[in-house]
Amino acid sequence: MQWLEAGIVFETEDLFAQTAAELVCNIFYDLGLSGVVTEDPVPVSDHGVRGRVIGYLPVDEALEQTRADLEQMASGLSARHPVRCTLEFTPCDDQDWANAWKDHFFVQKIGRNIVVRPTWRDHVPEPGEVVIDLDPGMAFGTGTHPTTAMCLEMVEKHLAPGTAFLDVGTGSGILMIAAQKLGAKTVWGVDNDGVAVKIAAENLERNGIFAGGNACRIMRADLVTGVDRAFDLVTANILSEVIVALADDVGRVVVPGGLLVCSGIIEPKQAMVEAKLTACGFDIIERKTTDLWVCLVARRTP
Ligand SMILES: C[S@@+](CC[C@H](N)C(=O)[O-])C[C@H]1O[C@@H](n2cnc3c(N)ncnc32)[C@H](O)[C@@H]1O
Repeated sequence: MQWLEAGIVFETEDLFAQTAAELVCNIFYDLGLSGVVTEDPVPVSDHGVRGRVIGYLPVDEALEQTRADLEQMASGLSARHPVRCTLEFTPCDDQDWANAWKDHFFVQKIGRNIVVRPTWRDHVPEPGEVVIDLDPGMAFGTGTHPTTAMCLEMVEKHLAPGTAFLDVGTGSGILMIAAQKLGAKTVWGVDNDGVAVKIAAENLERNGIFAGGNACRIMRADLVTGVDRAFDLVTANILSEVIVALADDVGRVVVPGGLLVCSGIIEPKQAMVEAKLTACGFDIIERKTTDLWVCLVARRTP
């Protein structure tokens, strides 16, 4: 398959560098990409920095529209913020793509004890570490995105051993693997993308977890339509609008008093998501924000 490497080079003031990098990353995520490569901003003047974020666009019939949307979103960002964006495009093939993003994905420690190890990196575990071996391929969920990292932290904090866990929109399966290794007795995952379901199953297997029976199941379905039981802890790291749509039905799959962890929410949409969850019988018990992303923990009223 052919890919177009799309780089957004941004220049801004050093104090705004992190926010600018997040805003540029969000352009790619809003276009539906599941991962980006970020290069750390470097100084170019007394207070000026230059950074670059790269995304890989599949060369297909949607490419021209995606490229136009990218250009429009980058100029919109420059109009609203003190960030100057320049776009550069380089064609590349599958081989380049595979190596390019793998070069930027390292072993990461998340939360108290979770370690995400890309399958092509070595890691000698420390005592007590919960190591997730992962090759995310085309699926979302490497742990590098703040929303995944916050969900992992909340799963580590709130999952009680021996309980039941469901991940809605499981992507690479990273949260399912974390939950199982942290002691969940039942681990289910759903995704509406067939590629994600296949990659999640492969990642579960490389961590010694086999999907198939009632203890571990992975389904291709829209949200919780095919889920016929309730869980103690449910995660949904999807976009705000999708969480709002999920809220109407999610109470059915969370036990009374059980928890729902939601992320993928950007700050301007936090109030909308909180209001909907509250209206659907949940109390917000914890909020965490990283960069511009929000993670909510909500308890289903008993
Ligand atoms: C942001 S990724 C999260 C992946 C992983 N759970 C994590 O936290 O990194 C969102 C996932 O939700 C899936 N998704 C989006 N809409 C969905 C829907 N309506 N039903 C099921 N899955 C959905 C996407 O295919 C994608 O894999």
